Amino acid sequence: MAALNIHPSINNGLTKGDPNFKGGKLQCHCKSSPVEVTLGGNVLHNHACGCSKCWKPAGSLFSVVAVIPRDQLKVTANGDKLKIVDSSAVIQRNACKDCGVHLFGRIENEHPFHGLDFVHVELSNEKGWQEPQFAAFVSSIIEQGFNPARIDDVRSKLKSTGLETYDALSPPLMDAIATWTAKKNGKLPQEK
Ligand SMILES: N[C@@H](CCC(=O)N[C@@H](CS)C(=O)NCC(=O)O)C(=O)O
Ligand SMILES: [Zn+2]
Ligand SMILES: [Zn+2]
Repeated sequence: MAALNIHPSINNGLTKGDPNFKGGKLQCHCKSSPVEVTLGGNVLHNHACGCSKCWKPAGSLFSVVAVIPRDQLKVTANGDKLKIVDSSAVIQRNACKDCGVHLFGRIENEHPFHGLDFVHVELSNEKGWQEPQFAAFVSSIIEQGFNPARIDDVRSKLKSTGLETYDALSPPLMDAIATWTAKKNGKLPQEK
């Protein structure tokens, strides 16, 4: 049976991040004039995502995606090559129109994650980025044609790498979204 390609930064075990890491540059896959994004700090909530919308390297079942405050992200070269993949999505994913790599995703509407940009640290040559913390939207890979009979192999491989598996985001992030929604709807006090 073919080995599972979860993601290059997960397949052979995780590389722990550096708590003092100060950020670095991401580049798309173009050989000439790559789009460059500079991040002014380390990322947060790095995770594997199996959903159909997050950018995955060729052949991988999962994306690895993290967030960073939007004021810490600057497009520093060849930003004219960026285009929004799907302007109707909550996350406006900005991709290189030549190589297809997603450089950053931004939320412009009212949303619990407004102010955070979504990025893929594998696009950086620097070392020290936070390692993946969990695996989200695992069942979504079936929607993209993955054999459901092998999904337990995927979950086992993720768990043996140290990544808990979920079919939405992790419980703390889902709780944060629910808390934001309750405050917005007046079901919880605004200030708490
Ligand atoms: N099963 C769906 C899940 C899509 C989904 O909900 N993705 C999550 C995780 S990235 C999300 O927050 N999407 C918002 C967006 O893509 O704008 C799929 O695979 O397309
Ligand atoms: Zn490119
Ligand atoms: Zn996703």
